[in-house]
Amino acid sequence: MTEKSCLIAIDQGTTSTRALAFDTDLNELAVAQIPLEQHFPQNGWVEHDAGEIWQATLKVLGQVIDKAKAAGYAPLAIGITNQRETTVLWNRESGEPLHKAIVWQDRRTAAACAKLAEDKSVAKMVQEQTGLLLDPYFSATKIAWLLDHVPGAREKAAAGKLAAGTIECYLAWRLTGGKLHVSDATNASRTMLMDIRGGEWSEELCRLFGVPRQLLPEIVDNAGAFGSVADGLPGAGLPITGMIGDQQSAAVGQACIAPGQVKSTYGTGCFLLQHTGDRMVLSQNRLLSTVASRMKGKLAYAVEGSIFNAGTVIQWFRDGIGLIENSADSEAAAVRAGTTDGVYLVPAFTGLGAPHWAPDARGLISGLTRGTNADQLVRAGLESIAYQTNDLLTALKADGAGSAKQIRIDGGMAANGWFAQFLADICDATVDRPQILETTALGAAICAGIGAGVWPDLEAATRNWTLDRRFEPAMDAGTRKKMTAGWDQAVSRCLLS
Ligand SMILES: Nc1ncnc2c1ncn2[C@@H]1O[C@H](COP(=O)(O)OP(=O)(O)O)[C@@H](O)[C@H]1O
Ligand SMILES: O=P(O)(O)OC[C@H](O)CO
Repeated sequence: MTEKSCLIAIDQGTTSTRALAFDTDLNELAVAQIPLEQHFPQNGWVEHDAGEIWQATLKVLGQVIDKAKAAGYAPLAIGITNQRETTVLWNRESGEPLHKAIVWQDRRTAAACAKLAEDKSVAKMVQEQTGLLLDPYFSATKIAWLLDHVPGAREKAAAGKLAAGTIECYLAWRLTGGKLHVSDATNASRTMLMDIRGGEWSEELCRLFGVPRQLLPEIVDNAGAFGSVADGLPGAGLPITGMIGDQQSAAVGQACIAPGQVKSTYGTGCFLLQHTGDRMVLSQNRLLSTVASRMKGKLAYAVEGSIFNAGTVIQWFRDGIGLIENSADSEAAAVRAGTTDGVYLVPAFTGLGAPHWAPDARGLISGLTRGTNADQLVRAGLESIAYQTNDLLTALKADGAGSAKQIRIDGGMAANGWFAQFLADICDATVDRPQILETTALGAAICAGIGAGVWPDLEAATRNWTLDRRFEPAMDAGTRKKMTAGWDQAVSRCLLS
């Protein structure tokens, strides 16, 4: 029997490290997953152990390759997708991190960002060059924090002994035995150090944030022959031919590759991207401009709304305060509640992202009465994620992108049918859920396949996107208006707190 080929995707997310195998028709063949420990050393700080991420990557990669081979498939190439912005500083000799990775959700550099933003011309220059807003979310101030707080780091960096990068960059480095120091353009566009139009590191931004240029990787495409897995590691010799940030990867997996198309991914956070083609649109309404893809050196762009807390709300109900036993129980709870009876939950656990950008805001529940029950709180939590999505769509509309009448959703929360329907109702938009919900890993497999010559381009690779279920808006305009007005009031209170 001739072996069939498969593509391996490594999906290093905020809460877990996974590897998946797909055949060349993009059917999922195998999966392996290891949860990732979250460290919260101080209020608003979030860290990951990059050494733990590396070890978990090796394990899931080995497991998924074994499973694919057992099913009669030979791995052809690897694609890496990752939680973006999360920053690692490591030793070029040993590959060992000097400190825990600072996670995208971490707010420790809020004061540094606020200080820089005091000079309006600096804030404007940063937005115009990077498409981003001065916020601790992005990597630049995280790298500077590491250099300033790890003893001796600045001296070692000046001596060329250190390297910095986001997670895909760190994994590519380690997988190739230190041969490859590259970051793809989608990840690089989230560092706040890249000139988004030219697609190269900006000397001016490196100076502003105090990040030495020699720490940074080379910026590359999302698909190409980047390097191969070093001897002695699982998959030794396999080429790494895809690298892409997880939200852009989900957009690829959702076949959102043409101007106007919108996808929204509901994992730990929620990230809504509208493709803008080869046009870089600078938002006037506090959304972000970002690189959607870079193929054969050609940049494509998107406008993005980033919500920091989506699935975390459900996790909090489950693990924090025990209102539900499993995430999926939130659906039945919302249905049982019938209504929140005026209760709103604003999940600003780590501040509010787009369009508010309030790193110091913290969560709030309003409208409680003696009769409020647990199911109503759960429903208010699910509703909050739909309201936040609607706020992003409102900002997109104000930016002149037109009103998005169709959204493709994915991520863990997309499995929740009640949530998907409420989302359609509140956003007054058709919500489409694809058959394959593993869109993030799928995007990385597609990039790897393009890099390995399976498909010539994104259009050819994404032709088979298929709908699973469509949710049409069914709420009357009056109810929608009343409910969103209540949400707006709760957010204003949260921003005051
Ligand atoms: N049926 C469900 N209803 C609501 N939330 C869910 C459901 N299933 C999973 N989730 C939430 O989705 C999130 C996991 O999504 P996933 O896409 O795997 O996250 P990430 O990639 O950010 O680690 C978790 O926060 C989980 O609580
Ligand atoms: O790990 P996820 O899927 O929540 O994604 C994290 C984002 O990339 C952060 O920008």
